[in-house]
Formats: sequence, C-alpha cells, structure tokens
Amino acid sequence: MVTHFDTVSLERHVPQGTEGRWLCHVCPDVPWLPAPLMGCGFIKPRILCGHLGVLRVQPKVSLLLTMIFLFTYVFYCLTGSCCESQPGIPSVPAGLTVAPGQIDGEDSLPSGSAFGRLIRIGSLLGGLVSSGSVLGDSMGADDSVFRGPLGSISTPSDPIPSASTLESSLIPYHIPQGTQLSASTQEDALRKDSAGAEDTMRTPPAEPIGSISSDSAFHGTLKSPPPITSSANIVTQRPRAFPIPNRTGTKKFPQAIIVGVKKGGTRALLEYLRVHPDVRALGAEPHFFDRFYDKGLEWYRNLMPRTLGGQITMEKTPSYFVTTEVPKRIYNMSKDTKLIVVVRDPVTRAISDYTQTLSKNQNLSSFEALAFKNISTGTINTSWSAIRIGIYAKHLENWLQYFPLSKFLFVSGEKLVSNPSEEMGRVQDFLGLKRIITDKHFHFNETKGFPCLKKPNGSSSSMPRCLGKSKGRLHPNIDKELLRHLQAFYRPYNMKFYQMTEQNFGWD
Ligand SMILES: Nc1ncnc2c1ncn2[C@@H]1O[C@H](COP(=O)(O)OS(=O)(=O)O)[C@@H](OP(=O)(O)O)[C@H]1O
Repeated sequence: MVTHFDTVSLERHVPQGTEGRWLCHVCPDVPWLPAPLMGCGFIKPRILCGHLGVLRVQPKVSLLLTMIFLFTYVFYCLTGSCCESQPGIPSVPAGLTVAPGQIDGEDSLPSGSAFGRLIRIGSLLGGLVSSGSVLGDSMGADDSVFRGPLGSISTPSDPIPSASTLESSLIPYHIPQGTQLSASTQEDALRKDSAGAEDTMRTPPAEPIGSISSDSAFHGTLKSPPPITSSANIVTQRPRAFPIPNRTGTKKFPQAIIVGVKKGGTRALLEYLRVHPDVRALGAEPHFFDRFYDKGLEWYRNLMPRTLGGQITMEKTPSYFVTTEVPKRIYNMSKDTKLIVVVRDPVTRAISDYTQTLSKNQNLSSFEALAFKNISTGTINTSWSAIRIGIYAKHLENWLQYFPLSKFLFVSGEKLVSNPSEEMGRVQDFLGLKRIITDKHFHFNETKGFPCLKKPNGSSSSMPRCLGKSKGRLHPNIDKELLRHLQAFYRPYNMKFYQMTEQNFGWD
C-alpha cells in the first residue's frame, strides 16, 4: 500500500461555517469532501481519499481491489448500516417525511431512506468518477436550497406548483368530521409543498431585464445554482441531497404562525422574517391544522427547524385563516400562539387567486363568469373560493371565539410592497424581536415591481433576491364596471373588518 495513506490528513475548515466538509490534502482533484456525504465521519473520508490516491498510482490489480472495496462500502451503506449509528447526527424518525423547507433537511430527500442513501452515494460516485466537484454535481441534479445570512433561496428543478397555491380552492371551509386524506396523499401534498416551486426568494438574472415577461428569465437563470467560485459560495449553497444536520437546538411548536391570507403576501413576509437571526421558519407550508391534523402534534413538532434559546419557531399556511376547524386546533396546541394575518384588498386578492388558477388551467372560465352568478344583475358568486376568502370579517369572527385580538397582527399586504421596512418593524415588535430587518435589507426592483431582499454586505454576489415568477404576476384586465360591483360587495365586510381589527386598510 502507498505509505502516503498514513500522511493523509483531514483538516476541519472552520471559517465561514463550512462545517461538515473536510479538506483532503493529498487529493487535490477532490478538494472538498462533505463529511455527511461520506455518511460516516472521519474514517471513511480518509479511506476514500486514500483510494483516490491509489487510483493514480496502483497497477490494475490494486485498482480492481480498490473498486471492490469501494462497492462493498457502498453496499454496506445502502443496507443502512453505515450512518445511523453516527453519534451526534440524529436520524429521521421512522415514518416521518423529512420536513419540507426545514433548515436541517430543507427540501431534501428523506435522509433516512435507502433511496435517499442511494441518491447520495450515487452522487458521490458520479462526482468522483468525473473528478469534478461532488458538491457541484449534486447541486446540478436536484432542487437545491440555499440558506445564507438573508434566509433561503430554493431553485426547484421541477415546476410543481406549491400545494398551498391550490389548496384554498380545494379545501372546504369546514372539513366534515371523519374526512381523512390518505397517508400517501398527505405525503404527496407535503412533498409538493416542499418543492416550494413558487414560494422562495430567487436571485434575479445578472443582466438587466427588459420586460415583465422576463419573469421567466428570473426562473431561467436560476434553475441551476450559481457556480461555486469561492468558499463563501460553498457555505451558502446547501445541496438537497446532502443536508448538513443542525445538531444543536430543539424542535419546538411554532410560537407564531402566519395563518393567512392566501395571495396576501404571506411568502414575502416569511422570507423577510427569515432574515432575522432569531427566527427559524419552516420554508414550505405544513398544512398541519387543516390537512394533516390526524398525524398528531408530535409529527408537527418534528417538522419544525431546531431553535436555540431566544429563537422563534414559525410556519406559514395561508389556508388556515379560512378553515373553520383551525382556530380551535391551534388554541389546543397553545393559546399563546401569535397569529399573523397578511390581508390585501379582497378584490385584488381575488384576481390574484384567479390568476394563479389560470396559470395552471388555460381553459378556465373568465374571472367575470366565475365571480358573478348573474352579470347583468351584478349578483356575486359567494360560493367561489376566490370570492369567499376575501370576506375577512366572517373568518375573523370564528378566530375571535378562541383568541383575543391582542394575539393577532394584521399586516397590510399593500404596505408590505410599498414600505416593507415599516411593516416589518411592526411585525418584529409584535413578535418581541429586536428590529433588525430595516430598509437596509430591501431594494425595490423596478422591473419586477416589488421589493427584493438585498444581499448582505461583503456577499460574493450583490444581486438582490426576489420572489419567484409566481409572485407578482401580471393580472388579467377585468371589466371596470364589474370590478365596481365587486368593490361594492366587499365594502360592508371591509368596514366590519376595520372595526374588528381597529385598523383601516384603505381599500375603499
Ligand atoms: N416582494 C414581493 N415579491 C413578489 N410578490 C410580492 C412581494 N410582496 C408581496 N407580494 C405579493 O404576494 C402575492 C402572493 O401572495 P402569497 O405569497 O400570500 O401567495 S400564496 O398564498 O402563498 O400563494 C403576490 O400576488 P400577485 O401579485 O398576484 O402575484 C404579490 O402581489
């Protein structure tokens, strides 16, 4: 054997938080080997690294032996024996899908499954065979999640719509007793959510964007993650297939939930909040209180990211606000839960909702045909969810049976766009957080017409991060006369809502 095996050293690279990756001095072709990728900590990277050295210098017999050893190791790992016992790295509880959007395994494959291991090992071998960057290869292959100091960016490779965007029109206000979604349906739905295709901040293209249709350019440039050019980049790019476990902190029930409303601006709010160091939020929508309640509270808690003392756990599921059973269920979890509702002019909200459905079904009837029972008389179709969701006063009445007004913060969806820092100041105060998110964090992107998050000072890229193309869509033109009917319909409900919340949102 080659003596330099003995001199192989693995050096912890501490600066810039590249924890979990080890530098292998004698294998310059494979400079970074993520330890969790190896699955097994110190010893195995050492062996693999050594074998790379062997690949260069040994005769064919040795090479063959090396390959046999390598495949034996792979098989060993596939059978599940190599990683589970590693101290300090918690394994995923049996039966639990890894939390979508969870920082520990955000948008990641279930790390406890044989399939997950297969993908990881497959990526490892692919990376080694090509002598390329293991990390880079794997990132190109799947939906990576990036989490830098300003929160997370996901670049889904599959444009599966987030279930959140569909659910409000599918889920009835009242879930009939005994109605259960099948386990597979539930897991599927969560997985769809975890794709987070619509729901995460994206970096706009480096080139100036000419028109609104360039929204697609936002996506186009971001399907693949940016190339790894520096250690700083490596730090912020978290490949889905190789989640680096956060070993510290505990999983807690959320102390604050963004409960609504659909198309109000809930994703923007959550992404802004994730900038705050004392906020840890689930990236995807868990839909626990409306869809997966039968899974039990422990299941829900397990979805949450780990938090350290003083950090707040959060999630957002906009359909909670309009689901009759939810207030009681959240109350039963904790009557101290803080509830945030992002509200937006119900007329624009309805059009936004319709625009989203239209984007998935080009054969959809016109907005006018769906919104009016009778266009000539101006009778509104209140059974259409896009209309019903906007009757905020009615939904709030249900919530107030369980929670006092002091437990709510009503965020103006309009102000979140026109003056995000001011609105974020209110949110941070409500959550008892230091006002860290300020106007320094926002940049108004004229092309998109929305605020985007600025990168922190010293970041390798100065491009601000905007929400994906499904946020801030162009709305279809709606007949002005019919819009006036719609505004007249909502006016009394809006007035009531202003009274109830002691806040005037200025929609009338
Ligand atoms: N910064 C920023 N960027 C893009 N879009 C923004 C932003 N802030 C608020 N908004 C508004 O958010 C609307 C989508 O609302 P939600 O995130 O609550 O939608 S969802 O219910 O989660 O599907 C979305 O609705 P549409 O304009 O109809 O696409 C936006 O108006």
